Amino acid sequence: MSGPVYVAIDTPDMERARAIGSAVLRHAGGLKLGLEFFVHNGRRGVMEMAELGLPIFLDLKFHDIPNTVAKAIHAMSPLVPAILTVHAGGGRAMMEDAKAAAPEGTKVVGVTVLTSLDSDDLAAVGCKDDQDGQVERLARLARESGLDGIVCSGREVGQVRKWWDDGFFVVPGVRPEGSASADQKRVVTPRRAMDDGASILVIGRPVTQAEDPDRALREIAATL
Ligand SMILES: O=C(O)c1cc(=O)[nH]c(=O)n1[C@@H]1O[C@H](COP(=O)(O)O)[C@@H](O)[C@H]1O
Repeated sequence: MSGPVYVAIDTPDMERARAIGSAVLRHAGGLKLGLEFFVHNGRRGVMEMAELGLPIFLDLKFHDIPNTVAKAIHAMSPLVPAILTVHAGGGRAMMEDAKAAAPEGTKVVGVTVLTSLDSDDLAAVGCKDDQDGQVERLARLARESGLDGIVCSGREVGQVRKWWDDGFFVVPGVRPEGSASADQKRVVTPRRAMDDGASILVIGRPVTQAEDPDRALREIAATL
């Protein structure tokens, strides 16, 4: 294991997941398994990926009433992921109960504003703040609720790092110069995200869809 990049293994196909995981083994900091992978492959799939030996970030973005989220986290506890996610918009009680239900050694981080959203999208769901204001609000709530950190874009991580020294900040939506943003709207380069205070980066398609994923990862690492 090395470096701050968690590779997002966004595929339902176990064979492909294993192949990408094996390819990036030497230069990834960990593997991120999300809904697409989990819905198809479940706990058994997560355990199989963990056998590759890298830390696992289990990104199921829980967002429900406190009891349901706590029970779901309790049920996934035997997997002991290095990191798991809840939506900070689920509120204080949900985040407090999520943290209390998580195993020791698992970092619980709160997703603030998805990197696929911009100010217009926030306005459309009734949010009066822009993304900076909303990330700030949810980051403070996450900290007060006892979470280990947040997920935000590289555009906001610097502002939160200023007042949350020991926070664990996950930054997805990062793109090397010249690579396609696809559905991501608040994008920065890996270098900028790290310089501004990211703890880890989550990178999917720029690595997983490259002809040589390990090489793509090494090229990103060389910019950091
Ligand atoms: O929680 C996440 O990991 C996450 C939060 C967020 O705001 N935006 C975001 O893109 N992600 C995840 O980060 C990964 C980004 O993938 P790429 O856009 O392919 O690099 C995906 O697995 C997303 O689920």
